[in-house]
Amino acid sequence: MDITHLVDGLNDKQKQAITAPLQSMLILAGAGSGKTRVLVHRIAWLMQVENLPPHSILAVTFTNKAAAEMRHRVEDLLKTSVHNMWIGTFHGLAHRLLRLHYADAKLPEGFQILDSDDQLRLIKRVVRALDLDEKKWPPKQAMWYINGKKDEGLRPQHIETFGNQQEQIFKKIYESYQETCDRSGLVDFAELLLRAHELWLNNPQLLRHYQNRFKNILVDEFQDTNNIQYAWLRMLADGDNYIGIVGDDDQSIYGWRGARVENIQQFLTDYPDAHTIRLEQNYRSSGNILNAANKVIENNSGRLGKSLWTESGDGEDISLYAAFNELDESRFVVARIKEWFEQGNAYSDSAILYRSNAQSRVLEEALITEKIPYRIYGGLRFFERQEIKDTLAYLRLLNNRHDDAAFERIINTPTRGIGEKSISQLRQYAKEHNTTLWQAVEVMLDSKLLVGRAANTIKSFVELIQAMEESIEDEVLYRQADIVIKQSGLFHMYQAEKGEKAQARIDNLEELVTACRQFDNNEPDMTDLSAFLSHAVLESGENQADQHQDCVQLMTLHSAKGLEFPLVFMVGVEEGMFPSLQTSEESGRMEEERRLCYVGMTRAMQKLYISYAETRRIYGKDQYHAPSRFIKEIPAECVTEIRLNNQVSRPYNTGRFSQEKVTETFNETGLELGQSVLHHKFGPGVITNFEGSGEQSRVEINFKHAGTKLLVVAYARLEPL
Ligand SMILES: Nc1ncnc2c1ncn2[C@@H]1O[C@H](COP(=O)(O)OP(=O)(O)OP(=O)(O)O)[C@@H](O)[C@H]1O
Ligand SMILES: [Mg+2]
Repeated sequence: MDITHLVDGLNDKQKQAITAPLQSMLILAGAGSGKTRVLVHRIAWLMQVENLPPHSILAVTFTNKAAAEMRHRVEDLLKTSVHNMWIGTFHGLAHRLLRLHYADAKLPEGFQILDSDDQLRLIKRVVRALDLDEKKWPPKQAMWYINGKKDEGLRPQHIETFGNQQEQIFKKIYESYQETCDRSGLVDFAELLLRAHELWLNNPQLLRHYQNRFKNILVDEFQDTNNIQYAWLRMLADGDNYIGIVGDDDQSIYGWRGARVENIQQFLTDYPDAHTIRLEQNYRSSGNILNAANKVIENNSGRLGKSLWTESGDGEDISLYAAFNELDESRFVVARIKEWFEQGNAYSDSAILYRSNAQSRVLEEALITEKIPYRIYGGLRFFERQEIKDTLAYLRLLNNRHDDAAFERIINTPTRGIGEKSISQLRQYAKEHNTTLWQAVEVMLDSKLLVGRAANTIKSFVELIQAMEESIEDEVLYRQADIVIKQSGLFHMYQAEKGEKAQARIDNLEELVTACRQFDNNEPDMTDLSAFLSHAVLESGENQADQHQDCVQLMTLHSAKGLEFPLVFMVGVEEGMFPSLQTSEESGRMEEERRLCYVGMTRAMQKLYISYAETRRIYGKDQYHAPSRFIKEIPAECVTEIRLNNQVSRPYNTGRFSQEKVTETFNETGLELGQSVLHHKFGPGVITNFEGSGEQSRVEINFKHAGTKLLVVAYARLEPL
């Protein structure tokens, strides 16, 4: 039996972990040290050398994609299929267990999973059925409460409210929601974990069966497990079997969702015989990148402490780009990607990482302009996001009352008590009389085909649209968007939801206003609103590269965990963006943001660009941000600062890096930032930005009377003033 390929080329520590006798262990190591790789090889070793059959191994990963990749890599090493090995996420594995033992778990055979949107809708119904005021008891908050309790393993009867009224009401909602779920055979995500835990708790024989079956349990990204997940593992790995966990305390980035990095220490207490192995050689990143990341993370306290080194040379410096604004930043990033591609590299070897989803919009537009294929990893493209589509639907209906799709989308969003029954009456009428839904509304209201409450609610919807039309009539495009977002109630609705996801939605709505402000209408025969709506439709759907196409990868820093790319851009590295505005020192969130920065930097293999914008337009307003504190934590010798020619003075110049390290590039237009120019149609203005290169060069000009416009230099016929 040839087993050399299982350890070939690996270092001693890695080999030690892979070839260890059957035992529990902890592999604690920094980013890029081969933790995931060791885990894969360990599985192959267990099968080939220890003769464990595939069904006796359980492997837990953080995403479904990571699970698929792990299976694939094990099969590659063993040259055989391991389809009956359990490899999956905690949720995936819990689901599998519950399907197999639905009766013991007290679930009906055909139980269904509720995704978070469905869950929220159900909670809303419950809140209403309990006669509670939705404003006072926002369903979204109730959802966070319920999921939080489930993650802690708590059922309503375990919750002690100590006379706290708020807690009592949330508890009541939890109770009533759970009854509804149980009656209808519905299981939400948090319930999957809790049920799977209770399944074993209440069925010791079944637990014993699985303890005997799974001789070895292996867990990747252990630092981001929460209470119930650890409790579940702890129960399973409490027999004549072993558990190996792999993690990095410096990469714990889901504390805001209940993950507990303390579980690593807890593990050492619970498994005193576990062997700890530290891997210290990094194989992913070049020296400068690694040193910089190490230095940044050193600013955190209470670390378990690791030192990482690499054999590969220093490599290229990290490039730091101080962009004039977010448009300049995207233009810069896209130009670098273009160069990279032209040098014979693949687009898919490059990634752009940002703190929040709303930041993708400007980048997407810059990529589309340059016809570069891209994919948003683990999320929707900007114009496909729910809140954006909601707002666009209002704008579409205002633009054209006969847009039935838009009508259907918003007739009851935010909820205004228009029931499904009334809507289907409208549909029926429209179908029979061959009219649009809006026409159906008008006729049915006029001829009293709708009466009572239904008539009233629909009438107030019509009035809302009419009022909005009046409000936006003489306004510029971005004000129109702003008014619609507010007057429709969408802003308020998302604001009331609370939580990280709701905040992302608000960010996106604000970004939509910015998009309108930057929009340049090149269709003289169309109003700005119609032109913008067409632009939005064209930008959604069409350009998303398919799975196999070579394309640039866009994602949040959170979704980049575990991945690696030769070329990485971290954008928007500014105070208020990253660390984000909501971060405070006290709550420990700042340290979590710093870990996120460490995760981001250590995704880069060959080249890392970090950029920040001195002004950033947020909700149509220019905001001035200082460079992130994380930039200042990077040692100067690892960084080269890149500047534009003709750059006007920089209010927030970091002043960190020596002048010799500044390279100069760009700008062949002969124009300068800050220069005053005259346009034959728009009059006088000041140049605020450049975009693109060669024939495509464009300038952003802030005109005295005509607002901000983006113009192609070749056609703009600008006269210097
Ligand atoms: N001994 C080795 N020789 C060469 N390359 C290696 C070796 N060990 C790991 N690698 C490579 O280094 C890179 C990082 O490995 P891996 O993804 O397993 O690290 P990790 O510790 O899991 O990182 P993260 O903390 O980001 O999840 C991968 O490309 C992997 O193939
Ligand atoms: Mg890994």
